[in-house]
Amino acid sequence: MIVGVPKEIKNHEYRVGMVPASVRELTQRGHQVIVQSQAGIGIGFADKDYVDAGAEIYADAASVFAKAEMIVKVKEPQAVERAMLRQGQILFTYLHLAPDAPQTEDLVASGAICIAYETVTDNHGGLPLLAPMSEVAGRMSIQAGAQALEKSNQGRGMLLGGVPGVEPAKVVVIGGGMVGRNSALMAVGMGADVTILDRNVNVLRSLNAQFENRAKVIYSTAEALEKHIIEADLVIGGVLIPGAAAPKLITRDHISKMKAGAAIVDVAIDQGGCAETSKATTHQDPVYIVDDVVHYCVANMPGAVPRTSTFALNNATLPYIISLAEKGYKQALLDDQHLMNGLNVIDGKITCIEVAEALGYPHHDAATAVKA
Ligand SMILES: NC(=O)C1=CN([C@@H]2O[C@H](COP(=O)(O)OP(=O)(O)OC[C@H]3O[C@@H](n4cnc5c(N)ncnc54)[C@H](O)[C@@H]3O)[C@@H](O)[C@H]2O)C=CC1
Ligand SMILES: CC(=O)C(=O)O
Ligand SMILES: [Mg+2]
Repeated sequence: MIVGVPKEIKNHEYRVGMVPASVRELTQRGHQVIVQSQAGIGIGFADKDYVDAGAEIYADAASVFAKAEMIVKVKEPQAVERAMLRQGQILFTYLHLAPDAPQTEDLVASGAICIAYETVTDNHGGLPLLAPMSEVAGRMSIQAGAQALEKSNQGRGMLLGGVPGVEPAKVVVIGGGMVGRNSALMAVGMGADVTILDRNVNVLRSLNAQFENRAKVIYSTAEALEKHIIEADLVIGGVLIPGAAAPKLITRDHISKMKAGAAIVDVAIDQGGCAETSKATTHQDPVYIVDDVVHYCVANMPGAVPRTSTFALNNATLPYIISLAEKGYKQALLDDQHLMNGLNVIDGKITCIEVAEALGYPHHDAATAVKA
């Protein structure tokens, strides 16, 4: 198969779909890998490193898209990239379609086979291609939140851990999955007063076993959410209903009742955000204020630590990239129901039910659509 790796073009996005070591795994198996010039420069890989791994370097994205049978990326394709997709071409990347009608429309129109990292599943009820970036974003959320609380960013002017004789900040983590657990780990480590809310009792048990008395673990009801959000200095939004738009658990009313200078880091922004007041921001201009509450809503947080993130992402994606290249998409998907769950759009049909429901498209059975 001819596998193409374009350079990412989202704001301050320095990750890359494949590191040279992953390229070598494909070229050793007889596949052709074409990489856009400078695609890996943000994480310290020169074109020569890719050439040494057996790749060919193409000057621009247009030639990579024109030649490749499968495009491997990190972030959802931007409008100019969507325009380069074609019927029958495989796109393997994060998509986050439910809150993104224009992207969905373009992918449907393209006729491409669009497999989303974030809806690929595993045997343990997890999301193995989302998990590594959620670990990164969860850990980063506390760094971002600590900065948002600084006075120069219009925050309350609080240190997360306080100092002897002065109370620490109250950090409220909504959603105790990959993001939430990693976020709580950092917040506890910095000495903050941490509360985690989730509505899955098994998740609550496991969080309690991990954090013991270093974090409060609370069942997430509307009442509990309101109480803890209003009392918080920093709220981390880490909820997810896989494939679906994020539930708006932080309402406009909660925001108006929060303390002036409190902060929200809405990690779930890539699925539309879990605060009614959230709108996506960029690393260049990450925060804005609503009702005196600082909002950080960067949809590609791991892009800021691209070296850590690219390696972590590639460790997870490589087996699937190899499977798609070796078997072709039909066999790879039909052989592996977990990869099939990643299929969101094929030949103009939406096969992810949450996306179809969120955006009012008919839903098609994935296996039937693949066999067609
Ligand atoms: N902004 C960014 O750069 C990044 C964003 N993300 C996003 O972060 C979000 C969370 O991802 P993960 O932690 O991997 O998901 P996860 O599936 O591991 O955890 C989500 C948790 O939310 C809980 N939840 C669902 N509804 C809830 C409710 N009403 N109240 C409280 N908890 C609730 C679930 O029980 C689950 O434990 C996703 O939208 C993901 O795409 C992930 C990585 C980077
Ligand atoms: C998951 C995601 O949105 C990211 O890593 O950018
Ligand atoms: Mg207020």
